[in-house]
Amino acid sequence: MTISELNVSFMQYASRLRTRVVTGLTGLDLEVREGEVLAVIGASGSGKTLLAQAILGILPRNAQVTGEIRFRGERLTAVRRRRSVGREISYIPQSVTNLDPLMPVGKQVRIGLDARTAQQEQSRLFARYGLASETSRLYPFELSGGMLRRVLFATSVRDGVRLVIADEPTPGLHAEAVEEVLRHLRELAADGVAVLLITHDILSAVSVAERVAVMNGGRLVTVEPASAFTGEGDRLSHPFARDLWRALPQNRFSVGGVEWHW
Ligand SMILES: Nc1ncnc2c1ncn2[C@@H]1O[C@H](COP(=O)(O)OP(=O)(O)OP(=O)(O)O)[C@@H](O)[C@H]1O
Ligand code: NI
Repeated sequence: MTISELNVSFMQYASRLRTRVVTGLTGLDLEVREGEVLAVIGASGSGKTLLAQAILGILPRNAQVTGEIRFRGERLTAVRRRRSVGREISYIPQSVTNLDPLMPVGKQVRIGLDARTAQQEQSRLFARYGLASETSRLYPFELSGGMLRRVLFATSVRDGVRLVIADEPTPGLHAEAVEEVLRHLRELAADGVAVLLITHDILSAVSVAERVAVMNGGRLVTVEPASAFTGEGDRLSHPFARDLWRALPQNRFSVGGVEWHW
């Protein structure tokens, strides 16, 4: 998927007679290649979720978009999106509240599947994401955070998927469950899927991605190879990325300039 010159702005009513334009994303160019995990990091409000929403065509109603998004050689138009989202393009939302609290999880995984093969496909997905078959009958409130995350994967990732967008899939999970989510994303990439991982967690980003895109104030500041986030960050090409890296508590460097909200 290739994004060129993507701009998102919002019309807001400043008063009864005046509107003003609030900028969301500015001049964003980005490519996510098949077979790679590309992580997008940046402080709260830097535009990460807007990027995901723009690709998926689910921006807030007051948003105005310009620019071009191409997916597998074709322009990602509204028509193409209707065909692709939920099939070739899958979205793993940030919140498990996207699951229906009143429906057993197995039934939720079968939504959108061909009725004749749904049961079989569900078994395959449950096996892939390490869910016991008994789990099928349970309701979301009966599952742990890590299990819910696996169910979200099973409901989002379908056969034939080419692009996966995961928006903050790990907050609130303990270390082992985080590892598991990252491992699933890596496996998808190994299967040739393009994976876009949005996260606050720079260490997760660096551990799972080939490349790390750094956003600030609605702009893409730099795209760095994950391997450059090492030592004192001398291999990072952009000073903003270097400052972020050095500001991590683990790295114990004192820096000025960048304020990083976790
Ligand atoms: N409907 C809207 N109207 C006006 N501004 C909006 C709207 N939706 C988002 N914004 C603004 O766009 C900016 C980027 O928001 P976005 O949700 O992409 O941030 P983010 O990087 O995902 O942050 P977080 O890490 O907290 O999820 C924010 O400043 C936000 O206030
Ligand atoms: Ni967000």
